[in-house]
Amino acid sequence: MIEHKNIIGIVIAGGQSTRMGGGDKTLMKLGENTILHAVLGKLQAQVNETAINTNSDDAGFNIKSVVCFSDTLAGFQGPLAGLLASMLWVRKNHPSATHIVTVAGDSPFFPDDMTMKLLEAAPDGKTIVVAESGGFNHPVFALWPVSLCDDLQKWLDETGILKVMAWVRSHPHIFVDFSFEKEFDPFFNINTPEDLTIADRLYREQQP
Ligand SMILES: Nc1nc2c(ncn2[C@@H]2O[C@H](COP(=O)(O)OP(=O)(O)OP(=O)(O)O)[C@@H](O)[C@H]2O)c(=O)[nH]1
Repeated sequence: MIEHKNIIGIVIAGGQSTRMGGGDKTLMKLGENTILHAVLGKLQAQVNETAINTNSDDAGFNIKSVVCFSDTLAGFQGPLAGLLASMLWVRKNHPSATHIVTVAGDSPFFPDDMTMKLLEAAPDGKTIVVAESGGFNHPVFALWPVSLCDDLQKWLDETGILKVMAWVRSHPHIFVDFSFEKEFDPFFNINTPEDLTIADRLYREQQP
């Protein structure tokens, strides 16, 4: 059985934000703070330990008591490279942790009970548990056994295939459906300035 205390939460935020026009979209303003603060706040409510995977040294990532680490592979190879960096970082810095839960740095509305539901659905400690909603899977939102770290490194070294689901499908995995309780998909991610306008309105509507 997976113990909740052995799960480390990681915000995957190492992308290039090209559709946003470059920079770090997770540091853009959402409500009174940044998208990153909203994402991190949600994740911190779900796990005991969190860290941020970013390839930037922008001061906006300096959040008290939260460590940042970058990809081990150069050249912005995508979220699977972020997952590898996360597994390596967790294995080194939290040797007793068995699992990682990842969330995307551009998705501030993921479900409050996400980690708990992924954990409850896990049939054992070796299966990857991926969130889905509305018929789409969201492989950046998943529960990962840290024991797959060497396998992922080998996969990337040998195949160079960067598609997260391609690697997931070569291992035992299940999906957990998060049906829409609100009128919008909780895994809505902010890619463009138009998305940010929509997200800011939704975020403000949610505030008490
Ligand atoms: N660590 C890491 N994360 C990445 C990388 N590329 C994308 N991501 C993250 O993966 C998630 C989904 O990324 P996308 O929105 O598809 O990519 P993006 O680079 O952020 O944005 P675009 O350049 O507009 O596609 C986001 O949380 C990104 O920060 C990468 O090379 N390394």
